[in-house]
Amino acid sequence: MSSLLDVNGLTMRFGGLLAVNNVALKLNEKEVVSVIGPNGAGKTTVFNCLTGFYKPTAGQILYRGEALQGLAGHQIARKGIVRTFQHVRLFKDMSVIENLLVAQHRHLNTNFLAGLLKTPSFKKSEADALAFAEYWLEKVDLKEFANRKAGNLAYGQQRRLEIARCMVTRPEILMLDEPAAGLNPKETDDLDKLIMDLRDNEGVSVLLIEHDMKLVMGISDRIYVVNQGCPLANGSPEEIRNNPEVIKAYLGEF
Ligand SMILES: Nc1ncnc2c1ncn2[C@@H]1O[C@H](COP(=O)(O)OP(=O)(O)OP(=O)(O)O)[C@@H](O)[C@H]1O
Repeated sequence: MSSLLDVNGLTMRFGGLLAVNNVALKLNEKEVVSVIGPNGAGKTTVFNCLTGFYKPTAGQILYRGEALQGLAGHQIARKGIVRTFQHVRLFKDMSVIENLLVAQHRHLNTNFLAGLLKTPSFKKSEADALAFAEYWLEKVDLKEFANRKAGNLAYGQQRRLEIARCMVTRPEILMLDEPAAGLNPKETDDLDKLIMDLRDNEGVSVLLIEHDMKLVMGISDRIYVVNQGCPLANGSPEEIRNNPEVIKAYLGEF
């Protein structure tokens, strides 16, 4: 299994607060890896460092051996690492399908003149983008809502649309920040299946922050536990479930 992401010594300081302290993490191809820990443990800060929203105070982030630390968010996204956020961030006044078309603008083989003249290559690239958007709408079970305003979808549907919007950019790594928060049991079950499908059939590696332990234990290949910014443990779901320190710091709460 080849390694996609190798993070070492990741540290993020906000003034006097050490939010992330010497965290190491590895993500291999076609893996689902979860980062868990109590509220305020530093999980989202780790995501923000990996995706270029924060410039880490120290540490190394290697993506296929290439250093990412210090790159801007859009540069990291272009390399194939995309994410969702704890709170839904869609273009709420656009339709569902438009959200997926806008996300693909970088893949459109176009320039201003080609668009103006509607050249054959422009039309082909537009048709491809539409077909790809439809493929992902089908996958996330939103095809019948293609023309609905994204802001008018139910919450669980908006969360699935966010995942589709990431996927139309053809990422290699998908990072999901608490995707099950606010979902009902059926929606969480659908999310569970979708994440496994991404890994098993779409060849994507998933890095997940999640508090829903049933979901985490069911789908993760490996789990990292952070506590007060520091790495506490890592291992298989079975190892984490039975780790006394993890139970004391976190799982005991459940
Ligand atoms: N931009 C910032 N400026 C100052 N402090 C911050 C900033 N971002 C995060 N923090 C602090 O860093 C710590 C870690 O926060 P973070 O959001 O990463 O935790 P988390 O594990 O994701 O928590 P949760 O599970 O509640 O989402 C917290 O004490 C938080 O207040």
